[in-house]
Amino acid sequence: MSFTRIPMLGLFCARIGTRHLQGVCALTSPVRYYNKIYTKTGDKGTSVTFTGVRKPKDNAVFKALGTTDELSSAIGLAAEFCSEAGHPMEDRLQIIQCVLQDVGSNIATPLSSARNAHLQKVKFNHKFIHEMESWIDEMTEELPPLKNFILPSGGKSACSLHLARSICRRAERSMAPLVRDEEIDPETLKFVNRLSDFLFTAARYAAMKEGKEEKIYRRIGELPSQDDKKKD
Ligand SMILES: Nc1ncnc2c1ncn2[C@@H]1O[C@H](COP(=O)(O)OP(=O)(O)OP(=O)(O)O)[C@@H](O)[C@H]1O
Repeated sequence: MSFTRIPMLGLFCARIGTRHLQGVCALTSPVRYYNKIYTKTGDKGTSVTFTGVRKPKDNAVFKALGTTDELSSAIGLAAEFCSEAGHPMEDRLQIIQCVLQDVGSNIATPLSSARNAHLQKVKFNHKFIHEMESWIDEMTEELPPLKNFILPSGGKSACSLHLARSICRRAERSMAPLVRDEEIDPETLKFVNRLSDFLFTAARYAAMKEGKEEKIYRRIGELPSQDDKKKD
């Protein structure tokens, strides 16, 4: 494998994909080419931001970066389940993964150490949030109204979307301190907040399309007990 290797930025570019390679990395110099995926520079528990600042890996920046990465993986898995079940949701989920890469670029570029050249490369395009809202509205129109608290359920596509939704909320929590400290664009936080709504709606939509039952919350005393079941 051959990829663009940027000193100080680490493998972030290679890992976050071609959009970033074309955007951020192509204009960063000096550029060298390596064949190895590892540099060993992170072996002592620190890594670098796109702005070249070395921080511990448990710093808020890498926590948020890692959580958005985890979220994208969960969405990828959900997209596979959706595709197997024949839902036309795969393309949208892939677009969302691309936008998440842009969110990652923004997180990797803390404003306190960013120069103008960095900022231009990682500027977050918030217009996509409106498009995602229209996707939510479109699905909601087809869904039966929500009358009960739904448990994550309704088939593999739905459950994987619920899992992605819950990781999305963790990503939101991990990004909140960075927004509060004015280190990242607040629109990225708005995006992940809306994304959890999208994932919730998409989960319900997938369950409906597959004809799978969404389980609802009941107080423990209202559930049939094992003894009741035996009597039946
Ligand atoms: N544990 C982590 N969680 C989240 N983000 C990380 C983590 N480790 C590194 N990063 C970020 O992802 C980028 C790519 O990760 P990579 O594993 O290449 O970094 P590294 O550990 O510093 O270097 P190397 O793995 O080559 O020793 C880093 O430049 C950093 O921005």
